[in-house]
Amino acid sequence: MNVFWDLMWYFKQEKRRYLTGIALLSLVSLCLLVPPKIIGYTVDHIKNNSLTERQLGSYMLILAAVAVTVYILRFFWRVLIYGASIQLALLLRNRLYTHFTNMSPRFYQKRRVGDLMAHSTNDLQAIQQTAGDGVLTLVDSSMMGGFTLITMASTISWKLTLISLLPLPFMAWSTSRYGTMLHERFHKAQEAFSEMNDKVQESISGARVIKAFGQEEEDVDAFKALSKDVVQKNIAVAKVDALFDPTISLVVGASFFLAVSYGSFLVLNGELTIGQLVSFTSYLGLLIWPMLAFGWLFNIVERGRASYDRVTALLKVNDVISEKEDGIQKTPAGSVVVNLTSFSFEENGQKALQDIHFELNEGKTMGIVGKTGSGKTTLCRLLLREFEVEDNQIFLAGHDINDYRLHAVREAIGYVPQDHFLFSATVAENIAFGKYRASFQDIKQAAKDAAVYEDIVQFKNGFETVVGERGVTLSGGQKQRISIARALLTEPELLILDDSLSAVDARTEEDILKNLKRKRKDKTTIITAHRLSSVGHADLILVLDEGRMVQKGTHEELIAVPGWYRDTYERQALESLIAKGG
Ligand SMILES: Nc1ncnc2c1ncn2[C@@H]1O[C@H](COP(=O)(O)OP(=O)(O)OP(=O)(O)O)[C@@H](O)[C@H]1O
Repeated sequence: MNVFWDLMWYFKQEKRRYLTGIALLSLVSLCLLVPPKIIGYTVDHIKNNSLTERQLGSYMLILAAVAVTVYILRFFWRVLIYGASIQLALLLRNRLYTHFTNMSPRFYQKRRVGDLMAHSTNDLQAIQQTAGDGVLTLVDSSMMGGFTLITMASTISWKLTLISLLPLPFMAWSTSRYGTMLHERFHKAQEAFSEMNDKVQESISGARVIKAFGQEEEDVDAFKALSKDVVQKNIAVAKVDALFDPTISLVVGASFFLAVSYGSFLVLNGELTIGQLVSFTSYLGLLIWPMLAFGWLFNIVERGRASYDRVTALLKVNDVISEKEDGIQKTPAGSVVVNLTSFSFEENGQKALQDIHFELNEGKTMGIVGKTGSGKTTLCRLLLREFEVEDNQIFLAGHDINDYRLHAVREAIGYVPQDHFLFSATVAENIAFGKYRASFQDIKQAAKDAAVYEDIVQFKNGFETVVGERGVTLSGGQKQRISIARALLTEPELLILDDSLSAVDARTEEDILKNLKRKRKDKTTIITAHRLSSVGHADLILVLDEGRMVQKGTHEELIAVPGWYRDTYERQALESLIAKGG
């Protein structure tokens, strides 16, 4: 029950809604006590032949008035209590979303997207249920159950009440038990279902690989096994579900049996009138729901507890890049100085970068090359401040990168990552992602500069073509160039192309590089690449090897000395000659 204490901050915040809702709910409980009494009186009057038309009329009027009042009150308490619970889910959802967007990339590296999605959907739903149905079942099982019991015991017969109630605790116990079993089995069925879903998604996305390796049969067998598992787990759920109704009927039947048998005995003894017995059985009917609610309450609270703990634990994670409150707000210009002694990822503690020193003046272009895994991307991500570095290691426009507000650093940089991502939106919207108010003219120009304009106008809907997950399929090179156009449009002080020319042919690469040179002659550009042709024109080239800077200079300087750069240049020149048939 202590989840209610944990949610107290919200109940306090919404105390007017909850208190009014609970008051209305209690009024409903009180109103519902009236009809059984009226029915009892009517029966006694009929039995004694003393029922007048006027009396019957006023009884009917009272019943009608109770029905209308309960109808209205039920509407309002639902709006108040369920409304507040929906608001709570909204509030937590927004908090989670804001929290997610504030988290550093490391946070996402450590967690699966599916889990985060589950927290934002299923867990919030369980919390919403606690703040809605949980409050309802708590109030109803205590208020309605309490009022009815008191009325039965005090106005009819406490002995009959005690005897008739004997089987009811069993109902509360069994619904709670079945509920827990149902919850566990349902959870397993859900897990099996998501596993099957994952399998379908993976098989469809990887259909080409499956076919290429002739693994269709194995894939179908694996799917059949998962599918069978889902069926078995759902049957297990259905079995517990099927126990609910018969158990309730049995317990309620036993209770009524006791009430009618012992009640008739009391009537025969003259201790009770027939009308009172009729009222009593009606009250007994009213007790079924509070007892059920009592059983459900445990399940709702149990689920709410687990979900609330998971969500609060997630909200407590403080995986953010630290920012100085009074940090520099101004977007830095494009000069970069790096004096990095070493950088390690927290996850494995290994040194990913060591002794990297360079100065890049505003308006210059730098190339970073090196074997795969040599640290090129890591260096780019440090410039974006995706990870923490110590003070005095990286300087932007003459100031330590740690002295800037994060938004200033990010605004200065246009980053085209290796694993580019297009949203399920139009080409134009994707290009304008970093500059919503860009004119169509500018969007077109950025597409031209990224050498993707001709491709876009070939699409049936041109710039209005929807791309991304639900859109048309673009080639790797087209996606890359749309991502470049997106970065170019923001006219960043520092443009970082991280292996962004890998999927374009030599001609297109040349076009893009020419456009960059013209467009960005006063702005700084960093290009990482495997193909040396992408960086040959740069003012400065760094060669990385296992996180260390092993060579530094211009293209001419580097080919003049033996080393990785000259070897790679000669090899790539030969490959290109062979490719051209030379
Ligand atoms: N987030 C991370 N946590 C731990 N280790 C990482 C992380 N990102 C990269 N690494 C490791 O750091 C090293 C450098 O990786 P990086 O991606 O910077 O290389 P790269 O030169 O860009 O490679 P490629 O040319 O293949 O893109 C690799 O050994 C990689 O496994």
